Amino acid sequence: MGSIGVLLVAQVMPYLEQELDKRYKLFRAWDYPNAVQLPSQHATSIRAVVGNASAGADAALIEALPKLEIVSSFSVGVDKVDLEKCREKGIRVTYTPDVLTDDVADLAIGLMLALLRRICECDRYVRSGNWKHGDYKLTTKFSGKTVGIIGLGRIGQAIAKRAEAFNCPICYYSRTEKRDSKYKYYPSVVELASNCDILVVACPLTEETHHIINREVMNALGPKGYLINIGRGKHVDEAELVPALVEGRLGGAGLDVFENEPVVPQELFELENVVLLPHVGSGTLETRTAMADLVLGNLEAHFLGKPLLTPLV
Ligand SMILES: O=CC(=O)O
Repeated sequence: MGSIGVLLVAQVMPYLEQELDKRYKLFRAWDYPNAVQLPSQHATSIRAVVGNASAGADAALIEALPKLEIVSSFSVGVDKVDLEKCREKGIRVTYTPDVLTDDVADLAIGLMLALLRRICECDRYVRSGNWKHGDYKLTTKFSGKTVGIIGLGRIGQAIAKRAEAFNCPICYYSRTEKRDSKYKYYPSVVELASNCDILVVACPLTEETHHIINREVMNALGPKGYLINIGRGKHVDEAELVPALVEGRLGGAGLDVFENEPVVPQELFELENVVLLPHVGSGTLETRTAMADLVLGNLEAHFLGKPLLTPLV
């Protein structure tokens, strides 16, 4: 397989990069001024693209690689891959579902606890020596709060299961009601936001879910409501989120993702009612290794003509 060209379009963990380098003729997009204009002898040798949550294969890249057969994403979200174009051209697409579900759901609960119990702020309080001047102020109880989940897929369900262990009533919004779910369904995000304390975004990013958290939803969640985003930054209208938090129209936010990563709105740094993480939902060694093995396994299966392990297209 050493002669098969693979284009890596995003920085990934060293294990994956090294394995790709061992097995294939690896091209790193950052070695070229523009991956869409690779020298033609390279472009025609590339049969696979490996990307992640931040870079994938858009229409221009797909068009620039005439021999492209497969896009294997080191992520569960594939909003950076032009799936339509891939379908049209018969290009296979794989992703990394399931192996990261626990980590992302764990982190969502971690954000809820950190936000309501002000864990990060408490840590800063101790480190700054302020404790010597008095106890930290009282915070907000998490157990028993109503958790509203947007998207009851694998990750949404794993969050629900964990929150249930904290005696949290669960409700959800998704495009269609899940007949086999015991959780309360709301047919709109505004209704869900009006009826929960903590609203969690756990759906894929699509045209329909872009800015699904808008001003109306934030106002419905209200000054005692909390937003958790472990999905994609573009689920939230950040230009509306910042004033909602600053003005206290929204109680707080726990964010693992941002609209323009790694740029985070400066105004958020001043606020105590936010917890800000650098997109680390699946960021454990165990999970990222399992994700890397899926990327490698999918590529191997494809080039050996075997069934893909986790096909999307
Ligand atoms: O954001 C991470 C992923 O989509 O896997």
